[in-house]
Amino acid sequence: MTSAIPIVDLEEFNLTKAPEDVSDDVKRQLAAQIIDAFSTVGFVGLTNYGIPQDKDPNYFKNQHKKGDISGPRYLYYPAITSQTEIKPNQIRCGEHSDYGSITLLFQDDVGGLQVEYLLNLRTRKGEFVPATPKAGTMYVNIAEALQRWTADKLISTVHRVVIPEAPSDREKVRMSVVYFAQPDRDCLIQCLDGSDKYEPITSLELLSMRLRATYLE
Ligand SMILES: O=C(O)CCC(=O)C(=O)O
Ligand SMILES: [Fe+2]
Repeated sequence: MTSAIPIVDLEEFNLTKAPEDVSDDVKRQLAAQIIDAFSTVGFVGLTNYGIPQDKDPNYFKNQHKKGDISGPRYLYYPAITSQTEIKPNQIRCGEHSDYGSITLLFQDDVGGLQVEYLLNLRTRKGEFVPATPKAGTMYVNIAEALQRWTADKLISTVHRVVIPEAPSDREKVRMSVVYFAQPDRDCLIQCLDGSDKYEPITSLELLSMRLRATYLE
C-alpha cells in the first residue's frame, strides 16, 4: 500500500506575518497539521538504511511508533536590513548536527542553509556546501542517534544557516519548518552491528545529554 504525502498549506495560515502577530489558535492549528503530516503517514520509514540483513526491515520504524519525544520546530529568522548590526562572522544558526534519528527540513526560497559535505570519511574532514532550496522538496538530515545506532555507517549531517550575501535575499525574512524524528523515549540505542563503538543509551537519556551539553555547559 502506498500512502500519499499530505500537503500542509502554509499560505492558509498567512505566515508571512511575524510570529508575534499570528494568533495562538492559528499556530496551534498549523502545529497540529504538521505533526499529523509527519507522524501519521510514517515519514520515519528508515527501512533498509544501515540495518543488518537479519533485522526486521521495519526495525527503525517500530522505534518511532509513539513519537513521544519527536516534534517540530518552526524557525523565523528576521530580515536583515542595512540598519541591522551584524557582528563579524555572525551567522543565523551555528553549525551543529541534530540529536535524533532523522530530521525533515522544509525551507522557503531565501537560502542560507549549508550542509557539510564529507571529503574524507575517515578523518571526517569536509566543506560546507549550499543546501539550495528547491520547491516541493525537503532535506533529510541524518542525526546523532542514527549514527550511534549504525555504529557510524550513517554519519550525522553537520549543517548551519548563514546570512545570504545578496542584500535582496538578506532583507527577506527566512522561515523553515523542521521535524525532529526522535526514537521513542524508552528505546535503547545500541550499535546494531554488535560492536561497542558507543555505549547503549536510551533515546531520552541521549537527548537530555545533548541538550545539557548544548544549552547548559
Ligand atoms: O532553519 C534551518 O534551515 C535549519 C534549522 C536547524 O538546523 C535546526 O533547527 O536544527
Ligand atoms: Fe539542525
